[in-house]
Amino acid sequence: MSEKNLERNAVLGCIADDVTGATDLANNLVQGGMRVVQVLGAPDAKTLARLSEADAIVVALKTRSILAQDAISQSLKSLNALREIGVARFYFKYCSTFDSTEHGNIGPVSEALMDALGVEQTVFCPAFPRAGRTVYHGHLFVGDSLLNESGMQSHPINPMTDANLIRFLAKQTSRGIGLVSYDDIRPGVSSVEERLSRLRRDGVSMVVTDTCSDENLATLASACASMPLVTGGSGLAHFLPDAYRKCGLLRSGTFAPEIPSVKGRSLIVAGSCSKATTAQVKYMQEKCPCYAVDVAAVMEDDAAELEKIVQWAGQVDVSQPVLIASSAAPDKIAEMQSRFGAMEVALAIENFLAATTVRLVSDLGFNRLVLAGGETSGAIVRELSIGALKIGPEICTGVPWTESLDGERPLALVLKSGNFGGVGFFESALEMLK
Ligand SMILES: Nc1ncnc2c1ncn2[C@@H]1O[C@H](COP(=O)(O)OP(=O)(O)O)[C@@H](O)[C@H]1O
Ligand SMILES: O=C(O)[C@@H](O)C(=O)COP(=O)(O)O
Repeated sequence: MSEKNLERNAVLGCIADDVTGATDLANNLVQGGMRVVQVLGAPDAKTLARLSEADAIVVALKTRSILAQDAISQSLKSLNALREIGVARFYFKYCSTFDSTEHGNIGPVSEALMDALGVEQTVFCPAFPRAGRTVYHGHLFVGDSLLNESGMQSHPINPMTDANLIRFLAKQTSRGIGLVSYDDIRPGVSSVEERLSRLRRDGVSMVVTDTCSDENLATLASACASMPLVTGGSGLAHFLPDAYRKCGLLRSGTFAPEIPSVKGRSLIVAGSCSKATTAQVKYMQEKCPCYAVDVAAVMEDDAAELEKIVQWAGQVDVSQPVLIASSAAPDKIAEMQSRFGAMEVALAIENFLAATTVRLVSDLGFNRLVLAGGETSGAIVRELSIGALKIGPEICTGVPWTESLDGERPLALVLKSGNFGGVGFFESALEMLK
């Protein structure tokens, strides 16, 4: 490929099924040395053409928990726009905890992308060892727990009750599923390539990959560098740039991501009920004014609850961050879900937190936003009408600062996966802006 082409086209087009997953992916690509722009919502080719200086474009959708057919249609729209501007390699990003149900959407979306691209085979690699996610004998671990014993079995929307990825993926697709085992990956790149081609000859098109370390991910990235489509968490993305560089697809060079220069008021909004976020909320309650959202009040009269929060936040000293959280323990979640319906509560809270954030930004001038939870963050950035994000430095594994690229007033944003970060995450994130 000529240097001219290297200058012009993004090498990699990514489609992420949620917005926190997208920033996690973008962060890993940046660390691998790519210049990355994140776009929010299914874009058209005209919008993407303006981003031609990026090495990778990450499209952040909110398709993890919607109907499979809708997820497919938004993913294909994004794929087509990326292809139209000349992108030839693609990454479908889902959660490192494989968040999905028996109906999808990981299997159906992967299948649709494979069909559209005419590819025979792709890999499924949720592993992200730096964040404690590993795959061994086809089973997904979070730290030293199997996925279904990690807390993810109590997720409000997609409780993960089976750690066996081959068995679970088989429920979402009729394609042949196989495994690149630890014994295949340990010897190195040619062993993986041989295993993949043997599986291909046997008609296996979806291949789960055992990956227990960064070394395994680097091996897999090299073995997949020529694949038009890979799928996974963000771990693999850290190593793909180097693999692309080695085969002449990507220019060399590095750049340092910049911290957002936004000065102003800080707002933390948590809609995740994960173990990590619940602990982060508890820690931060001791450090700054906190409003615990009354879920029953939201279900009964959301406008009144919103006004209550705006009044309350208006009285807080402007030098202090403000925390608004709906996070609750599994028994409280179950109680609300049985009273109002699981999806009804989830969507009502997402919409409520989004509307509340928009009011606080527009009326009270909050412009440094730390958002916790994938669905939650997705609903909020959509309501804020943010079109694209510049990726800044990493706060903790998988979570960077970002800055909005459009709108009159730039916003500094953290879109944190519910599961990520240590107990003092919110405090450390805001410290970085000082
Ligand atoms: N108290 C609550 N009861 C029931 N559901 C809740 C509660 N608080 C938040 N939710 C919902 O739980 C879901 C959490 O998902 P998400 O924001 O993606 O977090 P995570 O990143 O942990 O998956 C959202 O749909 C949110 O609206
Ligand atoms: O891969 C991951 O774990 C994250 O990037 C991710 O997808 C986050 O999703 P949420 O936990 O729903 O925020």
